[in-house]
Amino acid sequence: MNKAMQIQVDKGEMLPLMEEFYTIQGEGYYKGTAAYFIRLGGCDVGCHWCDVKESWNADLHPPTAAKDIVENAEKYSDTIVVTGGEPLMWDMTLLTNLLKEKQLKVHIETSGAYPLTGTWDWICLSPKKLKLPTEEVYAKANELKVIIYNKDDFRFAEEQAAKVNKDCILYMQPEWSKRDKVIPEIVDYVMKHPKWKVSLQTHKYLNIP
Ligand SMILES: C[S@@+](CC[C@H](N)C(=O)[O-])C[C@H]1O[C@@H](n2cnc3c(N)ncnc32)[C@H](O)[C@@H]1O
Ligand SMILES: Nc1nc2[nH]cc(C(=O)O)c2c(=O)[nH]1
Ligand code: SF4
Ligand SMILES: [Mg+2]
Repeated sequence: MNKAMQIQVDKGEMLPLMEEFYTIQGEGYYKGTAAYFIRLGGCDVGCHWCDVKESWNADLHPPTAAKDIVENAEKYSDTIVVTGGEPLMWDMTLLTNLLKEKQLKVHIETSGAYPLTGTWDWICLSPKKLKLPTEEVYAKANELKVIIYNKDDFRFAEEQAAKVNKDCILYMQPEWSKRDKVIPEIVDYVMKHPKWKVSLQTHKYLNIP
């Protein structure tokens, strides 16, 4: 990347765009709601079960002007989900300001491992043991979505639930490859601890992006 472009990336004027698509939010509180997804490249958290490993290397995804991303996105939906990769690796201030100027509802999917930038209508925090969230994102998260891969993830889920704000909605979501094993365990856990809700990756059952 040349120096001029690097400066624009540092300011959030350009962002490594991996893909964008209009679909149905498959997970969490807004499951079932049509939304336009903006997937940004770059993540160094390293979840071994990550379902978008192609996103990790930001250099593989072309720096794209935030203004152009927004002008395109507004044609599709009034709800925009920014995901990745880890979107908070980048300065989200300009992107979210431009989306809000168009009166769009702006949601984020994040591990919370980087400083919280941008103005959000909905923050989905999906914390990871390998790189824990910042204090600020625990205070501002609207939903906590813990991925359950093994038994220790129930302990981790409770530890993370103790850190979020009191209005935060709590979800356990099965790791996709382990779903047959962990779904019965999650069902049992949620019935015993009803402050939790189940979240499924419903888009994968619907065969949509
Ligand atoms: C690909 S991540 C991108 C956003 C951000 N890096 C994060 O992890 O929240 C989007 C969502 O998918 C979840 N996810 C990723 N791989 C998964 C898998 N194999 N099974 C279930 N959920 C998964 C993440 O925990 C996160 O909630
Ligand atoms: N339909 C659909 N819903 C989603 N919710 C969160 C996703 C993500 O990868 O961030 C996702 C995704 O990739 N597709
Ligand atoms: S933090 Fe998100 S994008 Fe990064 S590896 Fe984990 S699930 Fe994948
Ligand atoms: Mg996904």
